[in-house]
Amino acid sequence: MAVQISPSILSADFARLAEEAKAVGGPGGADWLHVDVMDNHFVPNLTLGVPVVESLSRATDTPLDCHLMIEDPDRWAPQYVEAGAGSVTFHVEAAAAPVRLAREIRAKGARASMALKPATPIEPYEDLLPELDMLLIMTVEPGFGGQAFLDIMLPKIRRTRELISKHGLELWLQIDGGVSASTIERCAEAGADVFVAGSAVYGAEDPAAAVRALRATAEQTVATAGWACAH
Ligand SMILES: O=C(CO)[C@@H](O)[C@H](O)COP(=O)(O)O
Ligand SMILES: [Fe+2]
Repeated sequence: MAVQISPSILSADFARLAEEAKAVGGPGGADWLHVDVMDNHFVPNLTLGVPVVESLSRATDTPLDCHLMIEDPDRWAPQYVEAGAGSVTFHVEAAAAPVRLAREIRAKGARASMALKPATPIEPYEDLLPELDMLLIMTVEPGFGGQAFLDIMLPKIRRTRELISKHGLELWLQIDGGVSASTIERCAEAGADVFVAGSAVYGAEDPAAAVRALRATAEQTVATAGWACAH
């Protein structure tokens, strides 16, 4: 599978969201636009909700990758599909019924994705992986952009890639937090194929060029990585 880049609008100018979305879109641009939804309960920060996602989905052709850092995703996640999200990620730590929720997201027509905070292990969820289109491994504590990449997550990324290969799944493996020109290589080498980058894209002078540079580095790494050669 090709490498995908999902710039996080958390680091964009919220007063100019449509323009900021366009700045990374178009041919050769971002594959997804990562939308961080925070409710000030699951994480100590507050961002945006369903109405903004609805407007954003009308303002850009880039599909929306909604990362829900909220309590009660069982109730809210389906509404993000209806608002136009192409992919909806809920946190397993917050979901009451993750399998039922993943099935509902898929049935409504979006890709279903589940996120793990840094301290949440992958092993208890091995049997649940076939229910998902993507797994998100957080490489910072969720809540804020611009934090330092947690190197200690690399073994978890490696183990997850092994599980995906072992079960022959099509599951995408997304990494979120501290992804930059200097960390993306380690993530790709460990087995990630979908990369969220906030400050590394929107903090750059030319966000579109930053997306292209991240993609080039990740593609080069994946092409030579052991996990990619295995299938
Ligand atoms: O979900 C989150 C933070 O909780 C992320 O999506 C951040 O927005 C990524 O920002 P950078 O670490 O790339 O600056
Ligand atoms: Fe995120």
